[in-house]
Amino acid sequence: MAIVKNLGRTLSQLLQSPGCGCQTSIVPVRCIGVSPRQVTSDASFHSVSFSETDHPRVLITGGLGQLGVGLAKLLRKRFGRNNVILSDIRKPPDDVFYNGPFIYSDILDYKNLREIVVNNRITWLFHYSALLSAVGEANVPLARAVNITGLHNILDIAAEHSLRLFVPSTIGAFGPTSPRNPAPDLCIQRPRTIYGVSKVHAELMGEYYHYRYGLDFRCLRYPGIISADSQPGGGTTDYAVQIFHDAIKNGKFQCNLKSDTRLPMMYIDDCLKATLDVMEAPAASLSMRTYNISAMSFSPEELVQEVKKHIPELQVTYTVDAVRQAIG
Ligand SMILES: NC(=O)c1ccc[n+]([C@@H]2O[C@H](COP(=O)([O-])OP(=O)(O)OC[C@H]3O[C@@H](n4cnc5c(N)ncnc54)[C@H](O)[C@@H]3O)[C@@H](O)[C@H]2O)c1
Ligand SMILES: C[C@@H](O)[C@H](N)C(=O)O
Repeated sequence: MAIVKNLGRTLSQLLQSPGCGCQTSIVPVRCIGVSPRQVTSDASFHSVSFSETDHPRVLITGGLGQLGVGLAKLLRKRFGRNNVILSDIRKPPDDVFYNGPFIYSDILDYKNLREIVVNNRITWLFHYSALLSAVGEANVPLARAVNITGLHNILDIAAEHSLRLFVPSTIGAFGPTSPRNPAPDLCIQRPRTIYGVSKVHAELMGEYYHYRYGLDFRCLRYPGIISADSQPGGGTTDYAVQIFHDAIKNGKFQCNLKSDTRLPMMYIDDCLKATLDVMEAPAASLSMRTYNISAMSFSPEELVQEVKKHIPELQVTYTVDAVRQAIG
């Protein structure tokens, strides 16, 4: 069974690591300190020479979160260490800093972003910076700034410099009125969190820039991602990672969702492979710009039963967090 295989892989990694630790003629261009304006896309100061046979030059924003370091590792294997730049606003740990290029980049600083893209001849951008669902509800103005204003900066930079742009969306972009089991790629999306709303906005803006300006925008709706060696950044699905750490360290786990809350999940390696696959897919093979991806769904209670097969003495209590439960 997929769930058992994936959980087994996760657990064995944890046990091995005791630290657990459509072509258009115009693109939007911004002048610094001036309102956005339009110029022709063949303006020579923005031309990028990138052929499909070259290795892309990659920038990952928000790269120090749960997913970015793993993505950099995968991309560096494929395209070479120095062709993949991780960026974030946080200080990188030693193992990240000494394993490939890292650069400070605040996605709210448009000029700095442009400098990085130009100076490093970036051709592909993976936009991972975001405030996740629970953190976003705790600070709506910041979530709005990072997830919406930051995205606008990314879209403009990508369109100006003819980048291939990947922006992850999420199961959080669905809402209580969306159809389930399975949710189709195209359906009603009325989420009730700032995170979900910002991700629907990202999907729509990316698709609009694609049709309006020819931006090569690609997007996958990720489920909750399970990883062994990186910590989640404050979402509803975090419990499905935390349980492994707590089970191994303390033999106890306090779950912040109700025991029967079923949510879609995916193992990180599968998520990152899907991300690379969609970025490498020939443009002609994409019938849409935003797709769902899925692997498995389970509830906390089902996960507890699986973990108990490996750690039978695990003690679990349920203390429901109303904010997370409302999102789930
Ligand atoms: N992890 C999941 O389960 C999951 C599921 C669905 C979608 N996603 C999406 O995948 C992407 C990566 O997720 P993650 O789990 O690694 O997130 P995370 O919360 O772990 O990391 C996000 C990173 O963004 C950075 N950031 C915050 N503000 C910034 C700013 N102003 N400028 C630059 N960076 C900034 C943070 O420092 C952090 O390192 C996000 O867009 C998220 O919405 C993740
Ligand atoms: C589902 C996903 O977007 C993230 N892990 C969250 O719960 O916020």
